[in-house]
Amino acid sequence: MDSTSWLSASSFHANTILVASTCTLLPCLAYVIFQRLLNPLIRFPGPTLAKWTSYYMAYYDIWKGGGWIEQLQELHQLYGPVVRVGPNQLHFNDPQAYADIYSSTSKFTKDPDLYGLFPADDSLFTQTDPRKVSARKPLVAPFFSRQMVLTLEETIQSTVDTLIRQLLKNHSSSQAPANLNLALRSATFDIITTYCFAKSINTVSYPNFHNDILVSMDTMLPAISLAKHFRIVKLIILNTPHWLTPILVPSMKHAVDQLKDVEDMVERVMKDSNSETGFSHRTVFHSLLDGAQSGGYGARRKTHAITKRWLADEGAIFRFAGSDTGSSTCVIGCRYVLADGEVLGKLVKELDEAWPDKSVPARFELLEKLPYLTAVIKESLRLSPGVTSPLARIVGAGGATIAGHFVPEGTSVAMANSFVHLNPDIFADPGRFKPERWLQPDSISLEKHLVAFGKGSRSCIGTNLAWCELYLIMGNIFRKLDLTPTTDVRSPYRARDYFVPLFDEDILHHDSDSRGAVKIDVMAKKERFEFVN
Ligand code: HEM
Repeated sequence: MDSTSWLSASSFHANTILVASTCTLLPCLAYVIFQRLLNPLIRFPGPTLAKWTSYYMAYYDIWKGGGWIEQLQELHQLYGPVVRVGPNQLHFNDPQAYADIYSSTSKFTKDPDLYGLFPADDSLFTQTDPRKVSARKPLVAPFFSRQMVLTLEETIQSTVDTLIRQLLKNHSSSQAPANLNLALRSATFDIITTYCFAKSINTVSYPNFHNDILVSMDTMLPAISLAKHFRIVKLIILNTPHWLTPILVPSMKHAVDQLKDVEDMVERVMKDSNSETGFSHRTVFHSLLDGAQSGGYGARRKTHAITKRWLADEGAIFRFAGSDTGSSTCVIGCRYVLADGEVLGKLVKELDEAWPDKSVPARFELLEKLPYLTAVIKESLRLSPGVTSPLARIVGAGGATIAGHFVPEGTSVAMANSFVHLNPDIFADPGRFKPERWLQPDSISLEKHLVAFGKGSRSCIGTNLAWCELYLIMGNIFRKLDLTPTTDVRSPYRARDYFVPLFDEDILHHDSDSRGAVKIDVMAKKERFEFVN
């Protein structure tokens, strides 16, 4: 190479390097300037790293195994009631902020960065577009109305009966103690499956309540945190053929079978929505199609097509949203009731008196009138993390004032339910399980702060079903069984935040189970008025 061509080659390389570095550095510089000088969130305090990258949160979600909610508590202690927890995210710890963010008139929408992680893009739960939500909700809601719950109450009762029978048959004090957590998870899983799909998998009848479907669901939960920060995980989940997943991750086999089962059901119902052959009652899919075909949905609003994907996504979400949320409420409730002899005594007395003949099922409508049972359930909802994660919303056009702070349009804002439930200004001595707090003359003022089901236009659609199952499960357990804990029910417990809770096994003191347990010995309750010759 002569010297002229060498010079021109080297200056070409220098130019290329210059252009490449400029192309890389300029956007970085622009990002730095924006974050340091122009980002309107700059005035909100928070950890430096969180202002720069959402991987700050990822560290706690993934590396600290569902530890984000715990970190949020520390952050609020350090920085006060509003913390900038990400480049575009604020988290609040102020009851007024909760009211502002989740009010029914709020124009905030669900944050796609959070809800986009669920591999069910077509469900109501994951919808962020308000037009689609208002078209979809009237189709989903009737199946979970109070009237429908009362109509299908027997299907819930029959699972509760099986739960009680299994506990009595296999876990009396001479037998192995029951894992109450697994028992209740199986029950709520069966209830939602039978209620929605009119067929039971009967996991509650499995020996020791051990079944691979629940184990499979546990395997999936940490993937929620991964998918939240790395969308590729969701793409992999969605695009891996059903037959390949169990080969790659054997413990996922049963979760995949469940998804396939829902898809098969959808296909059958779509082929003939008038036929109920093979189902014990009309399923949620029949109900959705009835609504859609009567013109209330796509036909009128033309927002969305009636597809197999839509129905399958709704089905998958109902099962996810409607099982562990209820069981964690019951398991935490049972734990606290068993830990306090006075609470247990009052609850049992009320149930014995209101329901003298326990061989005849007590209806939901009777149980919901019992003040102490109701107070126990409210306290269980307050202290149990049914949904643990902060439910992120995007501030609408023009920005908004949240708890006195102006927050610009497009900001992601949230306040996790537990920050309301554990606020000492609302609930005195908030860590204590005290049903009596709901029975005072001024208790009505507390009701608006019970936010376990969320608030506003995107609050829980399964609330009626949830209340019914909570009454039937808690009522039947404490009316029919004498439970003796064989583990320390007063010890603290940790719930990892994977949107829904995953109880930490060590803290609940158990040995070999996959998830936290309250181990109990079970006895049939002796009748107080039993006459013995
Ligand atoms: C104790 C039990 C339950 C608790 C604590 C609970 C809690 C919640 C909460 C906090 C939300 C709001 C989530 C958000 O903003 O992203 C929610 C939404 C939802 N829940 Fe529940 N839930 C329970 C039971 C159920 C049941 C039994 C179903 C029945 C299928 C259900 C179905 C749903 C659905 C579909 C949504 C989404 C609603 C929407 O996006 O508009 N939940 N639930």
